[in-house]
Amino acid sequence: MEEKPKFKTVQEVVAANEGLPERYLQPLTGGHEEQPLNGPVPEMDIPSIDLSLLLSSSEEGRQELSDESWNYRSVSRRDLDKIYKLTKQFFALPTEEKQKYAGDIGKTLHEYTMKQHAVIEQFFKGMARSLDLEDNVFLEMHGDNARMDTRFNMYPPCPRPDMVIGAKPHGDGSAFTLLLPDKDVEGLQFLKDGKWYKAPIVPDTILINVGDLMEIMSNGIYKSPVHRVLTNREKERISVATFCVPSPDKEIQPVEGLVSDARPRLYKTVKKYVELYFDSYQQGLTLQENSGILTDIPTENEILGISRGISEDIPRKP
Ligand SMILES: O=C(O)CCC(=O)C(=O)O
Ligand SMILES: [Fe+2]
Repeated sequence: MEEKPKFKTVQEVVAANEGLPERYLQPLTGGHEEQPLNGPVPEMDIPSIDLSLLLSSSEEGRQELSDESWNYRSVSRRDLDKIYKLTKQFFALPTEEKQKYAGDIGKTLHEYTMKQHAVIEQFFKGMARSLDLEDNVFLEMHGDNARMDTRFNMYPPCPRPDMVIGAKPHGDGSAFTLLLPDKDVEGLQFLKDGKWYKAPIVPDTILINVGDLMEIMSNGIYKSPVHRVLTNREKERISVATFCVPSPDKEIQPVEGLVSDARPRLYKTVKKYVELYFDSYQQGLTLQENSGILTDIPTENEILGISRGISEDIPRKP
């Protein structure tokens, strides 16, 4: 069998000290030339949610809160610190050691994931309630075998933050993403109305990002924002992203209560969206080119909307 070419990890590239590989240099496209990668950007106003309030808004949530074991099940500052420390330790290891270390990581990660799970469930319900829908509509569509995939990101210091991007613009292929951005180093930016804004560092918080699948289920009412990550000349940056992914057998589509004559259905039914998503991401294709998830023949704006991760209002069909 033919062996796939093995690329060095970014960390290995840095360690080899062979200079910046040509393929990392980014041509700036997409009309954002007026906001260069390392230029100043305004700060994004991200609403913060007190999860205990969200929980106490439902009968079940109130019961959970009054339950003494809740403290052990909700994500605490200590849990977050543990994850940060683990991530730093992990990336400090040589490649072969990283593989051996996976067992330790597995246990801590499992605990963290289980705690996040409770948060996410309430979040799904809260979002349904906010749209006057029955609490479980999104959860049911998402399915019982939903997965939570965690990715550890590490962006080493980069000599050309003006030319090299940490993560290219994308919307997440999840229903939600729970993100633990670096505690000290900025870099995450969101696209809003065609302009980039930086996400501020807020200590002891998890950033909850709406993904493409929530956008589809809510028929475009909740948007999956496009975001990117910059590199930093002096400092390394880490982040931990947990993606909530539906059961692979589940069909995801706009929920019934959100489709009407006034708001026609905007998205096709998708299944195993994450696979489609990664295929397009790797090939540098837009999701629209790869899967055509909008209904009918999309207008130019709709294509733009979907390829950018759907952050702008999608115009309705006449
Ligand atoms: O590093 C970050 O802050 C964001 C990472 C991200 O967008 C992702 O992993 O999908
Ligand atoms: Fe992302």
